[in-house]
Amino acid sequence: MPPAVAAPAVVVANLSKRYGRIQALDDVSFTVPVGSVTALLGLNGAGKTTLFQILTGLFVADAGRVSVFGDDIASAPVRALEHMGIVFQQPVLDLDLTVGQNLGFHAGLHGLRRRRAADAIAEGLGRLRIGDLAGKRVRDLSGGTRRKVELARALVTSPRLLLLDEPSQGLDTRSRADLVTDVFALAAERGTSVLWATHHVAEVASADRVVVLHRGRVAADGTPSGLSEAQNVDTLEAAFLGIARRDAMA
Ligand SMILES: Nc1ncnc2c1ncn2[C@@H]1O[C@H](COP(=O)(O)OP(=O)(O)OP(=O)(O)O)[C@@H](O)[C@H]1O
Repeated sequence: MPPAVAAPAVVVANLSKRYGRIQALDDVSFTVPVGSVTALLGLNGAGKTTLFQILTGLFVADAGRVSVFGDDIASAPVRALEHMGIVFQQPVLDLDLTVGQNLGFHAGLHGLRRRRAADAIAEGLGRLRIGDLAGKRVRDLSGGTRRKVELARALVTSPRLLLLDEPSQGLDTRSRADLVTDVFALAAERGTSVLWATHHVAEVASADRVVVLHRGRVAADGTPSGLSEAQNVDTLEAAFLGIARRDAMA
């Protein structure tokens, strides 16, 4: 018998979603290999958030399917969601609670026992160099530090898959660079699979794979160097703009 092949971290197969007349996703298919950092690059309105809403079970697709480590989001949502840590585009922290209370609440929702939750929270905050902020109210933190707390929150459950929906929204250059360093280090050290939606190409220039979403369709899928070579340009940024321009004229 051939050896069992591990399921990819994410399989998106022929996914479509329409809002009235707007076709937000149109037959979208791609995979996120286990242990990879996969970027989902798209300009405003490309369909990234819609895709994340389906991936996280908030919206139901009109057609197609999504599985996470082999668990189908429609038929086995609890198991599929258990694998994920999510940083949403919009902040989800309670500003009037402390960092520790926010993370503790999240751990409780996921059924972590007190001891394990305390260890996971300390580990996550320490990894992001904000271990001394557990007792601080979120309202008193800078935007960059709040985003670190959002990331630490997503890590509390030790997810095998990290979903990042434009996580650097509103951050300055330094905070954005810190976020990029932290996520890539995490993926390398823990083997965490990452799907990172953004329109800031520089953030994901070192990604293992890049899926370009344009007007709800997959316009390109490959390695950063493969995409640049195919477009006959030197950088991922130039390749992305070339693909977006080409598809806008099609
Ligand atoms: N709830 C909704 N009702 C109607 N149209 C919507 C809704 N949500 C998104 N859309 C439309 O669907 C398309 C895809 O939007 P979506 O927010 O998924 O893209 P995006 O790539 O995340 O964009 P951005 O980078 O601006 O957040 C856009 O044309 C948008 O206007």
